[in-house]
Amino acid sequence: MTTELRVLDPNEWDRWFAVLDLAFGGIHEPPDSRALWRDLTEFDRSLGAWDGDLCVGTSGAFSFRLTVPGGALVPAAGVTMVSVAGTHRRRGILTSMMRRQLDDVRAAGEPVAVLTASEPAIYGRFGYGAATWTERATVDTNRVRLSLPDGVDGVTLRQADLAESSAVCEEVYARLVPSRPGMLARRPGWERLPLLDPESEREGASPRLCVLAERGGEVVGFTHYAIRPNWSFAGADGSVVVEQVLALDPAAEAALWRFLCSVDLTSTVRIQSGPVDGAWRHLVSDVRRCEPRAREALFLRLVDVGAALEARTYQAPVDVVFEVEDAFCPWNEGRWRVTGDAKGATCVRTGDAADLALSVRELGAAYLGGASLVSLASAGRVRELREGALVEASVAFGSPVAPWLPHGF
Ligand SMILES: CC(=O)SCCNC(=O)CCNC(=O)[C@H](O)C(C)(C)COP(=O)(O)OP(=O)(O)OC[C@H]1O[C@@H](n2cnc3c(N)ncnc32)[C@H](O)[C@@H]1OP(=O)(O)O
Repeated sequence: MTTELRVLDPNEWDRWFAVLDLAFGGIHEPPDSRALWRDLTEFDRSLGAWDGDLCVGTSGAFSFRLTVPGGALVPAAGVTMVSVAGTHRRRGILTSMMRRQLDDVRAAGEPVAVLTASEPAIYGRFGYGAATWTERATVDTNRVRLSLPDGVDGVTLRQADLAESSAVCEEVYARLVPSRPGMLARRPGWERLPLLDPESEREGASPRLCVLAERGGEVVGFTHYAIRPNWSFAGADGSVVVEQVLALDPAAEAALWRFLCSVDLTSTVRIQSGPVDGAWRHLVSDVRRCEPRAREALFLRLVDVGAALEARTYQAPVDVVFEVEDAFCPWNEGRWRVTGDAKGATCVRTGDAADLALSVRELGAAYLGGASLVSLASAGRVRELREGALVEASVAFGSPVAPWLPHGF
């Protein structure tokens, strides 16, 4: 095959993006969404696969900073816009793009790469592990009651225009970034992302709405949501579709949930995406009736095992030697000693005997604290070579806050 990989020329973006559009079903992105993705495209980090004059493959990367346990922001390549033309699939084009991209990420000095996958089966072979989880739930507000913490009545709610409130919502988002592993510091331009609200994705719901939570004139939280009206012979039976609830303190969070659960003419609150440790679980009287269900969300790959493991802190003192297998990025292979605690860590190559053996994919799954090493070991994905090392490392790698990313990219 004569496919050539080359860095994207801005003049070729339309043809390049058309391949991506088609690979995702050929429902063209609306103009504002297209314009945003074009503006956000980092051309020097985007690759096209070309068969003569024909673009047959696309991939890109955003220069992100990712929160890791302990609160540090680590440079991370946000892998995106991956597609291969249907006429050229299963000939190794994706593999060649991943090869080139991971070499480039390494050269750029980014210790990790992250992505949200269209299908979870694609990226494990390239060393990505499922590192964060996202939760959905449906609250039957006719049956489920909320028990609210003190201070809720001190929070004022205000309906706000989505675009006009963008800056204050971004401020809330930015203040929350260090507090939750998996969140990404948004660079200029990304504030337009929450404003994208294509009609094709609304499924009968209203345009996206915004309510701000304020205390003493300061915005302390917000929700982005929509109303999906429904009328039957028996009356109103609408839903509140919750895109996001982000708040700086428990009273603000509870005030927003109280609002969402009491919108007139609705009887259901559909939570579209939240962390698996979301506050709402403890506010509701009957969590089982809300049928929470989780799935993997952000996949993470350690591109530089040493730098990545040094960048985070550890829940408990740890001194453990990993034997890492990494066929796709062999520079990571071998034994690494991680020594650290809640203040900091070192991670160096060692000739000492290994305590735990695993592949880089499992290390990626455990890196933000989203999957425990004990749990991965129970599936045979981590092998304990020194008794006691598994629990020691598993506790240390945990995170008191479940990793989560409130948006895709
Ligand atoms: C971060 C993001 O942007 S995620 C978006 C990914 N893109 C899409 O889902 C759009 C629709 N799909 C596509 O464009 C393509 O099918 C791709 C990009 C998923 C795969 O591209 P291809 O060039 O066909 O992949 P390639 O030939 O390199 O396959 C490599 C291996 O992955 C496997 N593979 C590829 N796609 C899939 C898949 N969807 N599910 C399971 N395995 C897959 C192949 O079978 C092959 O396995 P092997 O090494 O054991 O033979």
